Amino acid sequence: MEEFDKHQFITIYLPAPTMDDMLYDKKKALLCNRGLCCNFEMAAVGSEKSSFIDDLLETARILKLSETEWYFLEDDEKGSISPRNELEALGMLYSTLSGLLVSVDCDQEFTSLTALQNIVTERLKLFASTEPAQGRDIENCEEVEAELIAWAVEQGIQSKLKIIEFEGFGRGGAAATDINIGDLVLEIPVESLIYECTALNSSMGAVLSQLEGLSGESMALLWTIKERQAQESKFATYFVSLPASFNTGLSFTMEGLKELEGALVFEEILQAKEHLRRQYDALFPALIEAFPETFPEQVYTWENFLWASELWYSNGVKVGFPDGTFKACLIPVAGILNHSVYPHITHYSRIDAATSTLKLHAIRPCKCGEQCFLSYGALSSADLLMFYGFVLRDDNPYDTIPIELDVPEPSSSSQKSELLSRYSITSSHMLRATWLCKSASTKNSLPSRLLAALRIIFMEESELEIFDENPRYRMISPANEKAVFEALLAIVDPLLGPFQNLDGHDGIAGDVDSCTNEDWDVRLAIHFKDQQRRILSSLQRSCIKSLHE
Ligand SMILES: C[S@@+](CC[C@H](N)C(=O)[O-])C[C@H]1O[C@@H](n2cnc3c(N)ncnc32)[C@H](O)[C@@H]1O
Repeated sequence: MEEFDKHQFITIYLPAPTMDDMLYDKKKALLCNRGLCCNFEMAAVGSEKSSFIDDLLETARILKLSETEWYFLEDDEKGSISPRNELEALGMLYSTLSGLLVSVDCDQEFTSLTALQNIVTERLKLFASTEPAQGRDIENCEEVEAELIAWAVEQGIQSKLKIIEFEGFGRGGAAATDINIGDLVLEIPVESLIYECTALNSSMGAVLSQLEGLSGESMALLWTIKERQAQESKFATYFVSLPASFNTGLSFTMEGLKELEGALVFEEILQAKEHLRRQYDALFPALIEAFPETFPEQVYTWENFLWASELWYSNGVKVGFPDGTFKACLIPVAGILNHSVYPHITHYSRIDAATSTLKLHAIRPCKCGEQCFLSYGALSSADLLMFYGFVLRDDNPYDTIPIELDVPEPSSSSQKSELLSRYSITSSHMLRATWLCKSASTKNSLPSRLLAALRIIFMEESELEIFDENPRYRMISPANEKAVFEALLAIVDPLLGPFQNLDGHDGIAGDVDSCTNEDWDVRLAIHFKDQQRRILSSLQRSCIKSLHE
């Protein structure tokens, strides 16, 4: 170890935005406006570690922003931006500090960096859902699941998970031992993944490869339908472990759909069902007639096609391969992991070229016996309902409502055009529940980028000449403000319509308790509607309040 100089500084570099980042300019501007940089110097002795971590975290949050998070971020918001962002930012700090810890050669630096890392670890431990019923173990592993685990061991799959039934989640993965940050939770050899190469290397491969215009994903789907029936398949145990039916949006009955009538997701489900049917009709019976041995008629039924499509919808994951491509894969054992906004595993990442395995590491600790969650992505409730057939019990922080504004065409002479371009006003905007806004400076918790756009759109000629301030946090005139909130209300009211009870009250829509198991889609639709109504009602209240101020 080097001799220690008590005036020594430790430099910590966070990875600055790079040009290939779609948000490069926005992140640079935010860092600059907030007086933040990516290089930090900390006195090795005597510095206050917790506030130093706060400074690092503020930068890391900006570096990890997504487009949607950027849109909603207000100038005075300094804390956690979203669970996704916070976890990514803390993960960035943890891995940066881990990298430094292996390279320092001075005891004092090592001690200081370890103290910093311990604070990050504590914050990651605190990062958890407030959902009370999460991870309740109600039943031990059944025979089918025990066989899946034994099969996985034979395939060389390494796992720190056991399969358990969790109330409200179906089966899930529970930590078989205490899992710490950075631990390898699952390691799966590439040969145990199911993807286009699995299909191409099978006995169907020769036929599949000569079918023009068939995507790799479709090849894998067609292979799945047949392989599921093959008792001698290497994946037979995996297929036996899968549910006999999936309850995604594709399986919604007329009763379930009726509950969603008028909502955007209703159209999306109808379109997805029609698209899938068209896909099936384009392939069958043509393939059965052309290649009866490869595509037996009794196997390639619409029901089996639908089952396989729902399997890929709800279990398929994009994985990066060493050749730089991303391919949709089914991942035995990992497919048992349920989704959470507060996940333990966030990235499937890439196949490790050195080991030819897919490695899933924990980004936060998971105690032995607790449910280990995966993030399926920052998905809205509509996407969760459609592709996975569930909605979150708690509010979903990723529920946003896209809206389009009528922005005047640019004309070189107009002052309004000049203002629209100065403030980068576009027609695409978003709304979300007002309770997600933590800013004190926005008008009734509505997104200031949206308010700025509407304020400029509704500006009168006379106002254009006198107004010269950023309209995000400043009203232009009482008349303009009235026009803005009337326009917003005219957007929100029709969206709320399909979710409102006949009596117009805010309570639960419909009677969930009277639903049976067969009514899973009706129950799901009622929960979905209830959540959407709460979000839209919060926006409606905010507009009305603003109009009366
Ligand atoms: C990849 S599988 C996970 C394993 C699944 N629970 C099982 O029993 O096979 C995805 C499915 O799990 C269920 N699921 C995942 N996350 C959930 C959650 N947070 N709440 C309720 N159900 C969930 C949904 O049925 C979803 O379609």
